[in-house]
Amino acid sequence: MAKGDFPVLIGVGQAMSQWDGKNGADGAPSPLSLMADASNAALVDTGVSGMAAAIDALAVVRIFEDSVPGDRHPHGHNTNLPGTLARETNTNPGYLVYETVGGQSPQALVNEFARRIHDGEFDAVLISGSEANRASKGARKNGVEINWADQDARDYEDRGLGPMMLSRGEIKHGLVTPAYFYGLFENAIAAREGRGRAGQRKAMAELFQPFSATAAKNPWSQFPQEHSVEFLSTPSRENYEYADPFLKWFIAQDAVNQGAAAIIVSSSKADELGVPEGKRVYLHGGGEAGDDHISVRPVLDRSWAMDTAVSRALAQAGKTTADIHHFDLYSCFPCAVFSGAAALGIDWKTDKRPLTLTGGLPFFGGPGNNYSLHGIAEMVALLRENPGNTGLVLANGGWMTKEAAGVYSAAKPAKFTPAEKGAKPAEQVEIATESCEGTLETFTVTHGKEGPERGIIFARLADGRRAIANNADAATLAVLREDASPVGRKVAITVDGETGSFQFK
Ligand SMILES: CC(=O)SCCNC(=O)CCNC(=O)[C@H](O)C(C)(C)COP(=O)(O)OP(=O)(O)OC[C@H]1O[C@@H](n2cnc3c(N)ncnc32)[C@H](O)[C@@H]1OP(=O)(O)O
Repeated sequence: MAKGDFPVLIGVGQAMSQWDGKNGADGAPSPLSLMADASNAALVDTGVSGMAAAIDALAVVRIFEDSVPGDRHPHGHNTNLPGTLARETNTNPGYLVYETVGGQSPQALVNEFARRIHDGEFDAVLISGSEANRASKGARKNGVEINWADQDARDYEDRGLGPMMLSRGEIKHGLVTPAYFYGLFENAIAAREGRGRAGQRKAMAELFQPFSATAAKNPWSQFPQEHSVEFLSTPSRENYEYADPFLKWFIAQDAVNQGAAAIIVSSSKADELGVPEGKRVYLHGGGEAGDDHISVRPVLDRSWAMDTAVSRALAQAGKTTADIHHFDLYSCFPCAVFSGAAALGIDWKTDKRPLTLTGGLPFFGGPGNNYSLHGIAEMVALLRENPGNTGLVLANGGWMTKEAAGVYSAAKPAKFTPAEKGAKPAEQVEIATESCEGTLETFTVTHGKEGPERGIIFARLADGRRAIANNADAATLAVLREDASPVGRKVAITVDGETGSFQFK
């Protein structure tokens, strides 16, 4: 182990299964089997026989089931995913870790282990993750029994759930599902752009149509079907309203069985193992930032954390957006891509460079915290074929709460500088807790199978504070359902315990 070595990605792998329980239990994947398939593919992809024996650290991206308190599926629990993955890959790492919550994890782990390899702590690291939610949903729907219970005696570092990404006030107002948080961002963007609901749906559909076209050609996609702007922007049985302004196919799809893996080694280990130059991809820059709870963020129509993580990664790589040939921007909802593009200074309508390599979370699939490991796997493959090119991966966790960006190229950088500790925002908005009047800042309307259910609003007071409310009578809810954006209208908020009701003035 040599201190000061360059970290280099030398192997990537992906796995996907369409198993949904309709034809019985045979061939059912599990989170572990998908991780193992992807990891073994990554070990083979290095082209080095005996690669498994060289792995001295192993990191697993936290699966969704272990990312929320309670809510366990009935298929038995794997109590040691890192240890069982070591067993299934015939690796013998001295250090194993189960990462904390968030979709930033794949890029954050690359940034972290690149630093630790550079520091001389490890020589060869396997990073992997997966989700088998399609199998879980399918097994339950079809009454098929599958068993994921497993264990291993190896010690591992469990990084736990990390700090809560929602505040008590947000939870009390029903802000409990990613689509509701992102609906607030999306409607803030729509209002800034002067768009009503139909206009925003058209813009979101125009952004995502090429994503679906990319997914249709990607063999690892869970939903490989190209959709038209018309289909994507129009409510239908197949594209139902979920949380305003989102229809089903504007949302990260969680019914997936997907796994991915990447192997990073020190450059001296790569030399010792005889890894060909054509396999090597380098991390040129990494940037990270963490934002506050959404209700105290001053700005809702773009992401401070994305702006910061992206500019740090670019600066560290000595690049500007104009130097980047390939992007994989996190795409759980259109507003994440609009915000990522804004952070990069890209005009998504006119820029010719695709913003996804995979097809994105609604069409390629949204495998929980692990999506961006697929983006990294695609990026490594593309950069190997285009050794003079540079690519950027933007990984997003929570509600644009945790961001990690990486700049990659097959060209060896002049030097490697580890990513700095994640930045934190300086400014917060104060929350008003008394009955008050304000101006509607953003909103969403949640939907169930029977139709619209509840409006959730943020309003700004004349003194700059923000009020949250979520109870409205039918007439008020009907105003939120009009095509014209209600943002900017005066509202009265009446506090009742820990929630508030609202009425337009
Ligand atoms: C940083 C980040 O990554 S944030 C993103 C994190 N990820 C998420 O939040 C995941 C969000 N995604 C999801 O929850 C899911 O993928 C969904 C809800 C979009 C789709 O889930 P699926 O399992 O594919 O559900 P599907 O569309 O098959 O719906 C199941 C049934 O419920 C019905 N249904 C569910 N919701 C609705 C609704 N709002 N309106 C009408 N029908 C509905 C469907 O019509 C369907 O009925 P059927 O079985 O009779 O045909």
